[in-house]
Amino acid sequence: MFELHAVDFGYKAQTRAIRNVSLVIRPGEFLAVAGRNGSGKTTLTRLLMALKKPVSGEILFQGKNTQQCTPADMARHIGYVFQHPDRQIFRDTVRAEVGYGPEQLGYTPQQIEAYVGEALQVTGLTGLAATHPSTLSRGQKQRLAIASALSMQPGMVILDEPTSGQDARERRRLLELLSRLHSQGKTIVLITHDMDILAAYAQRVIVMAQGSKVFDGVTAELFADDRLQQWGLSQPAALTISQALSGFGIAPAFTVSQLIDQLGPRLGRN
Ligand SMILES: Nc1ncnc2c1ncn2[C@@H]1O[C@H](COP(=O)(O)OP(=O)(O)OP(=O)(O)O)[C@@H](O)[C@H]1O
Repeated sequence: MFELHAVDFGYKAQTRAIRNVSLVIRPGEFLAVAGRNGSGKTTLTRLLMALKKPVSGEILFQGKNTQQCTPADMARHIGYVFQHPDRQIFRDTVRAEVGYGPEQLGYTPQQIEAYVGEALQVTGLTGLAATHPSTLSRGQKQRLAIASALSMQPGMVILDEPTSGQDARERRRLLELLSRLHSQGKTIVLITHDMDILAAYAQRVIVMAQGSKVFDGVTAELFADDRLQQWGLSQPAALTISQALSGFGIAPAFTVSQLIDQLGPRLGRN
């Protein structure tokens, strides 16, 4: 889907926010992007959306160099959910907000109605369609931003820290939604600091440090890497607990459900 070749980018002439990054994003992947604050994660996704253009190197989207693409071209294929959903919400009702994207793309009124209805339904917002977005909770606003992205029928969704500031219930709901979208074939790129989310959902992880890609691999390899702390990351809680219980015959578990699967039978549960 995407190929990045030796991409460099700087907001200012002398400094580099992205340094020599090469990577491939394949259709249908669930890819997480992690790293310290300021390591270049958001900038990388802005480059994917053609909101910024490489200073050197190239980005190919479905074989086409994004130097020739506008953000509007990319929005036909990729839904982008910003870190602060408030900043991308500006219409008077939830339904109108979700309809904005497909209207801009020139879909027919029947198509718009169908796409908006489906996006509201998938995100659990149908009952709030006539509500003013300003009255929604943070989690609902985040789902509204996702619905607005989905109504444009993208093959890929990029989300920047979508679970930050949400309560446990909203967080779980959002992650179940992402999981469902992934199982329906959408490519998901998720920026997250949360190692439990990363362990449970991502198939592959990219770690950024000072603008460079310093790791690209599966989660099990990431958590076994000695440089984890150096990159500002930690193990998921389930792994720490399972390692502490290794003397009791518990194998390393990356997610809470893997840990429960091992502990359950020992505690007399199935
Ligand atoms: N609009 C901007 N103008 C100038 N410099 C910027 C701008 N946005 C980001 N930067 C700088 O680019 C570098 C990478 O920032 P970026 O926001 O991509 O990092 P990040 O990993 O997404 O951080 P966070 O986790 O805090 O969102 C940082 O040094 C940051 O200060």
